[in-house]
Amino acid sequence: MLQATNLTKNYSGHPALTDLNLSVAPGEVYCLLGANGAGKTTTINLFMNFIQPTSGEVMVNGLNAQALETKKYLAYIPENLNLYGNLTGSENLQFFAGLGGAKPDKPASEKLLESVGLQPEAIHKRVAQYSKGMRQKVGIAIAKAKQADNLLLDEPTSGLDPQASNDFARLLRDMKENRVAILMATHDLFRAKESGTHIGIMKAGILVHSLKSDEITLTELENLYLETMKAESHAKTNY
Ligand SMILES: Nc1ncnc2c1ncn2[C@@H]1O[C@H](COP(=O)(O)OP(=O)(O)OP(=O)(O)O)[C@@H](O)[C@H]1O
Repeated sequence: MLQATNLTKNYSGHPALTDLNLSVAPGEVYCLLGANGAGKTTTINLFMNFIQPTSGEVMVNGLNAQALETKKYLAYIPENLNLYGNLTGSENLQFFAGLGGAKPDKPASEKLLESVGLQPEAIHKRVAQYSKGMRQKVGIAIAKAKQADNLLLDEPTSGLDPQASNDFARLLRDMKENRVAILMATHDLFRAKESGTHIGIMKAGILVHSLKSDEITLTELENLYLETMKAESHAKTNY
C-alpha cells in the first residue's frame, strides 16, 4: 500500500510537488501522466526515500517511507535500469535480489528469468549484450524475486518497441493479479489506459485529475490530457 498525504517537495523554494494526496492499494496500478517537469519522478523518488519531503507524509505499508524497513516492501524499476554489464542476467538477478535478502539459487533465477519472458539462451549472456527490453525484464524478475508488495516504475517502457512494451504490460498484469500495488510514471497514454486501474494527470507539481481508468475511453483521456496541458489554471478539479 502506497500513500501520500499533503505531500510537498520544494527545491530552493520552487515547488516540484504540491500537496499530493494519493493512495495505491494492493492490486491497483496507478499511472501518473504529465509533461516533463510535472513532478512524476519527484513523487516516485519520495516513495523510494531518495529525497525527503518538504512537508506532508509518504507511507509504504503504513510505515513512514523514511523507515529503513520499508525497503523490503518496495521494488523499483527506473527508465534505465543499472545492471552490471559484465555479469549475466542470472548473476545480476542473484546479486540484486540478494541485496534485498531474497537471493535465488541458480535454478530459481533461471526459472524467474524464463517466467518474465527472457529467452533461455540469453539468461547466461552478459547483460552488456542485452537490449533495453531484456534489461527491463531482468528488473521485473528482481522485483518478483523480492516479492515486494509495492512496485514503483519510472517510465519503464520508454524506448521499448511495441512488442517489448506489450510483454512488459503483461508482466505488470501478472504483478497486479498477485496483489502488488503499482505506481508508474509514464508518458504513454495508451499503456496507462490499458495497464492502469487508476490514472492521474499532473501539471506543474499538482495532481490535477485523478480517475479510474474504466471511467474514461482512450480518446477521452487523450482529450483530457491535452486540455489539461493547455489550461492556464493549475487549480485542482474533479473530472
Ligand atoms: N534536484 C533538483 N533540484 C532542483 N529542481 C529539481 C530537482 N529535481 C527535480 N527538480 C524540478 O522539479 C520539477 C519536477 O521534476 P520531475 O523530475 O519530478 O518531473 P517529471 O514529471 O518526472 O518529468 P519528466 O517527464 O521529464 O521525467 C521540475 O521543475 C524539475 O526541474
